[in-house]
Amino acid sequence: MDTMIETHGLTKEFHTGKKTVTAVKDLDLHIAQGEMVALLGPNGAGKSTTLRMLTTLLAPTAGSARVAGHDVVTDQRAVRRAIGYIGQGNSAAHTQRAVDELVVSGQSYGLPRAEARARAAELMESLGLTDQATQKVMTLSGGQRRRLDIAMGLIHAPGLLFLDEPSTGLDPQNRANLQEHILDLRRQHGATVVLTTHYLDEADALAERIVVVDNGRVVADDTPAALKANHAGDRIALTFDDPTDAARAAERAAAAHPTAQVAHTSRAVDIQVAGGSGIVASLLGDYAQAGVTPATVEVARPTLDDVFLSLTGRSLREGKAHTSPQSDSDTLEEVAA
Ligand SMILES: Nc1ncnc2c1ncn2[C@@H]1O[C@H](COP(=O)(O)OP(=O)(O)OP(=O)(O)O)[C@@H](O)[C@H]1O
Repeated sequence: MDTMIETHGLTKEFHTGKKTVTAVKDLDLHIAQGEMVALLGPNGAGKSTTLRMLTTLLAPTAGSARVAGHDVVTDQRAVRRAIGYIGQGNSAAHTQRAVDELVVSGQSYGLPRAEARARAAELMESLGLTDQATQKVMTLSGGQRRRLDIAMGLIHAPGLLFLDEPSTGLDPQNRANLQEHILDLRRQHGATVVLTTHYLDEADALAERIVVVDNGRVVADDTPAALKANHAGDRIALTFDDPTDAARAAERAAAAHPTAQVAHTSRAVDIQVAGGSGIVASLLGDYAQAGVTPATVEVARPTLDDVFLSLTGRSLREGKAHTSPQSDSDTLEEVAA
């Protein structure tokens, strides 16, 4: 498979006053044509900064990156022509009509006006925006606006699409619609897609490969299934009416499964162990023989949050509030102008 993105030691430092923040540290990334990859990590992990370097919006402090065969520092124009970028906001002129916004965007990528109009109509149709075509951008709902962002990123049918937090600000229904659109568009155009997210379900639903980032570094890089299999076990949750039973159940589980992580409170026992679903029957058999009686038993597959916890010792959900000081209104057009 052809290489779409390749980075070596890609690093970005920000200097604010006397403080230096290393947002991305020594990133080595290889993404092949047609891959669908999610950069997953908490707020401040360095996901947006990575995307902004790959899309030429930010110059790296060190290291190198080639995107669609072009160097992001020495060949910015070629990179920009080859990619679509959907940032965390856009700089759409709020008083423009949605369709005009799209056509102008297409023209800025070098499409002739007639082709830009045809492509805009096609995208608005496929993204459910036809009824909003002549509405001013400022009157669109958040979800419609986000879909217009997506259309703007796709107007020139890029072979490589970057999406920074594509679902942020969308309600669950629109989030599901957007995910469908991303999958559909990829199926139709066979594009390579790189997205950032801190929504675990989104990474799980969309990505074939997840690059887990924390503090500017890659801490894991694998398929969602392999990450879960290798970095977290199934979870067996038991409750008990009798606290003595809970204590004995925890003891017996730990003795029978030394690699399991066993936690217990007075009436609940939580066991995390690889292949947990396969050992439930024997565990319950052992409890029955020992006269230990659970009130309820639940078995759950590990989530990506369990993976993140096991890799970093922290939960993704503990992510600090969004504090990135960068502008949310960058677009490629803006920087290219
Ligand atoms: N322009 C900037 N100046 C100074 N520090 C910055 C700048 N942009 C980002 N940072 C810092 O770099 C680190 C990484 O930020 P980045 O926005 O890449 O994280 P992220 O993983 O995309 O987070 P989020 O999920 O909140 O978007 C953070 O500590 C952030 O505060």
